[in-house]
Amino acid sequence: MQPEYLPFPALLCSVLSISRQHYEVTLDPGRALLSWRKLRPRSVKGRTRAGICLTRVLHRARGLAKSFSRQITSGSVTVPLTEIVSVEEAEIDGKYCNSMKWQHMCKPHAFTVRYIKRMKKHRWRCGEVTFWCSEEQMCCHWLQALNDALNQQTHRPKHLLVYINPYGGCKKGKQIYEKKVAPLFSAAGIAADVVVTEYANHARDNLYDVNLEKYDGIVCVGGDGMFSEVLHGLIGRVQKDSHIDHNNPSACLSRCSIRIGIVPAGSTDCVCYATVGINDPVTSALHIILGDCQPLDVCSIHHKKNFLKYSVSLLGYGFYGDVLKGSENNRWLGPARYDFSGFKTFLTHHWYEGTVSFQPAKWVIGSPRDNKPCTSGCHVCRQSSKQLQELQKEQNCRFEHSEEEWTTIKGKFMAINAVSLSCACPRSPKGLSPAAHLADGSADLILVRKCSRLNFLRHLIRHTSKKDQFEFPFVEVYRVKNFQFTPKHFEEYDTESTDIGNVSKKNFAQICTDHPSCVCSHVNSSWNCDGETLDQTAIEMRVHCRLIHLFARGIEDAPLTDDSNPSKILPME
Ligand SMILES: Nc1ncnc2c1ncn2[C@@H]1O[C@H](COP(=O)(O)OP(=O)(O)OP(=O)(O)O)[C@@H](O)[C@H]1O
Ligand SMILES: CCCCCCCCCCCCC/C=C/[C@@H](O)[C@H](CO)NC(=O)CCCCC
Ligand SMILES: [Ca+2]
Repeated sequence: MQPEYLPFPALLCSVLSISRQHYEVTLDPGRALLSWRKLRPRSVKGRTRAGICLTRVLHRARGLAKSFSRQITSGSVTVPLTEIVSVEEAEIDGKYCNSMKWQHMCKPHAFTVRYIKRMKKHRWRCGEVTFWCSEEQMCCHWLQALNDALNQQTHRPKHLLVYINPYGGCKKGKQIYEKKVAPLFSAAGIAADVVVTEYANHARDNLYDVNLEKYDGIVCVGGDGMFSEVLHGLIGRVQKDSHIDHNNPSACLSRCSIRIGIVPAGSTDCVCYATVGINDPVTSALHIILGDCQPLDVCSIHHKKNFLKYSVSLLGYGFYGDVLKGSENNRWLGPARYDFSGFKTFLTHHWYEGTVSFQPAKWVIGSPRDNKPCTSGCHVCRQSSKQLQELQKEQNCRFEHSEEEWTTIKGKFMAINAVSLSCACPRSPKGLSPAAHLADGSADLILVRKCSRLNFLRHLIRHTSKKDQFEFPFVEVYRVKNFQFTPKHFEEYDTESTDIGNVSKKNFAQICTDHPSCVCSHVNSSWNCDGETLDQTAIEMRVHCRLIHLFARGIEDAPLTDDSNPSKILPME
């Protein structure tokens, strides 16, 4: 039996069954929606078999479009086609058939649709519904129509290159990928070439050689450090291919169009958390499958004319630099190494002297304390980056340090943090700068001046609550396009010498003579760049607007509550 069509083309509407109940199922490719709603038993007059399209039903179906604007109506479910994960012929096992007393359907024909179910706190899960048809032809027709609709979503990846760090976080990267991610990829028809890394920087180096044209995306399974490796490999590769010298701090870097997916399996997972809203491998896998795309700002860090690193999360001197240094010998503790070192660093309560100079990001329409966090499809990011693009067109992509005013601040700091995204993570769900934007071309520069231990604790504690962590006289925050930092005890010796090691030794020797009571290693802190220590303390940083793209969509606002979850309304198999 052929399913019938409504007068307007391509709308498919049939009566199918879900768990022995009749449903009116509609595929509306025009509106890109699949919906199903329960039929009252008496509306299926005299006929009980699934797959019968009644004229009365079709008349009623014409009115369906009106209810499409609502995501879920009582007893009905509507799923956007963009949120369908996979469609496949259902595997009906004999036992199930018998137990469900469906023997009268001599040969059951069914297909299963998996789709995104929103849970609490931005977590996504896969909902599953099996539609039963009375005839093979109808089942084939539905499968064909749904697969055609999915194939039209050309932004979905088909072939991925996956790097797994088996030692990140709790050392469960491989297990997480195999158990939670690979089955979803395979159900969604995604082919994956998997590389389990054998040493640090394996993924980075591999990205310089690999044929990227083969892939629609790169996935890294690990933490921020592993993501940073992939980021360096990809940005480095793209600059090399476009003959751009990354040692030039003013270079206009080439954007990377291939997307990166992060399956969180690290200790902080800040990049994943701040771009998805949660560090959950299944949620990340689902964002990858749907082919989400989130542009992301990247900061480049140089010492004089030498490229040091890129950063996307935290570039922190003082407190976070010391926490990282202190954690390095305790890697065996896994994620707890940061808490242990954080506590120790807090107790030692060091401050550091130096000079910070920066240029404000004048094009941005937001500000760090406007209480407007970056959300999915962010208007602030869109508008700000557009304005920046216009500005760059005028300047012909030149990056002139001297053109605009620099603000210079000399002082004693507990911490200097530059973040180009909020840095939300499980330890701090709103992050170091809750209103920082993922793709506005700016970074928030947070200066925490020397203060009492108690005040510093009050500031830190605010990272774990909804209160404003900048509301202290010793904390300042600026939205910047770049900044430079020179530690006080570097200035006099920061010559053109190429032998940095000698400069540093000379530097510390001088300091110790000047301040016999001080301990050398405490004069300067070090920079924590996305979880890695930089070799240099005197640095300059610059934001590159939307340099990379992630398989993410930013943090969605107002997630649906559990009550509106389709699984609660529908009887699922
Ligand atoms: N096979 C490997 N052996 C040793 N180190 C590796 C290997 N693969 C990757 N690495 C390195 O391990 C470091 C830490 O990895 P990762 O970021 O995954 O975990 P983490 O440090 O526990 O988490 P986070 O960065 O979120 O705090 C990275 O800098 C990465 O370069
Ligand atoms: C009394 C309670 C006070 C609690 C205060 C908690 C404040 C936590 C803010 C956390 C900000 C993390 C920023 C992200 C940094 C990552 O690039 C980096 C690599 O993964 N992680 C760390 O450096 C790890 C940094 C860990 C810091 C503890
Ligand atoms: Ca930004």
